[in-house]
Amino acid sequence: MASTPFVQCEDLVRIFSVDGLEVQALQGLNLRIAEGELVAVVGASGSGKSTLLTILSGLDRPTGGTARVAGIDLLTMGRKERVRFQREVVGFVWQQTSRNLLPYLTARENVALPLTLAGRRGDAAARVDELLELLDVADCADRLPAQLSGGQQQRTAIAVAVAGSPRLLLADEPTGELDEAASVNVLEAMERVNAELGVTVVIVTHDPAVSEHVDRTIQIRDGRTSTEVLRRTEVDEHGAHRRVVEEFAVLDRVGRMQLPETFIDTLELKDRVRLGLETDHVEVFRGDEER
Ligand SMILES: Nc1ncnc2c1ncn2[C@@H]1O[C@H](COP(=O)(O)OP(=O)(O)OP(=O)(O)O)[C@@H](O)[C@H]1O
Repeated sequence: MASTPFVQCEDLVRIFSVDGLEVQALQGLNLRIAEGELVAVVGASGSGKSTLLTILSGLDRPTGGTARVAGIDLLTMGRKERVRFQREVVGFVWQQTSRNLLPYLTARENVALPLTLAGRRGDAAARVDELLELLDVADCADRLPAQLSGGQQQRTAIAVAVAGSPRLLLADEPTGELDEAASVNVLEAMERVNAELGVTVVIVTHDPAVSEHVDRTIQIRDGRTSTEVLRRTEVDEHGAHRRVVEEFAVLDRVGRMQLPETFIDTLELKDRVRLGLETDHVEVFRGDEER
């Protein structure tokens, strides 16, 4: 990965104060995403996924740490810069299908709106048709959102979100209200947008099935990135394609890391583990095992 990642969070902290009580939604989160990646952020309810996304979208400001997108410092950016950031750098798709589209405009008019607002009326028609085609909703172009299925609404919402050519597309549970078949269509649409428009995509979800559609799955636990699963395709010497799945963990600055839950469960690791240092790797044994 390049030395300055496209999305970079270091020790990111977000504390909410509610009635004098503090809630630590993010507790020192580390995250690096390269331009052009398609990434899923998964985690249980309350783990801090939405908080992270609202910070990356410029809607919320972190309490501490570092957060940068496309070289822009999200902690220090001023009001004007924030407006420009939201208009030009990021696009957003929400879980609630009704929140993404204006109900009294057709699908085509919804997609055209960001272009008209940006003063790009000239090339709008061709771009709108191209996006409706890419998102597989060209046949619904003249329908109102209420006349579309949930999946068609979400795919139209993706077209709206990328109409202004953002560099980063953020999606918060975009398949949360959809059945399995419609979810797959929406995730495939995300893959096309990523591959064909080159937009970096971050999908936040509690649904582990999303992992099948992305290059990298980042797991958040208690407001921290814990483990990552990287999927890539390798071609062997006979030209055969093979899916390779690798697990990674974030090692923080003081050397702490979190083992994947599956590793802990499989070996029944608990309380205390025994470590061994080898020349090129570290071994982890059950603490009660004899040497
Ligand atoms: N505006 C807020 N005020 C106070 N607490 C908040 C606020 N937003 C989030 N929190 C708290 O921060 C923590 C993380 O919330 P967040 O919504 O980021 O989690 P999540 O992983 O997206 O959960 P879900 O999958 O349920 O949406 C939770 O404990 C939540 O109650």
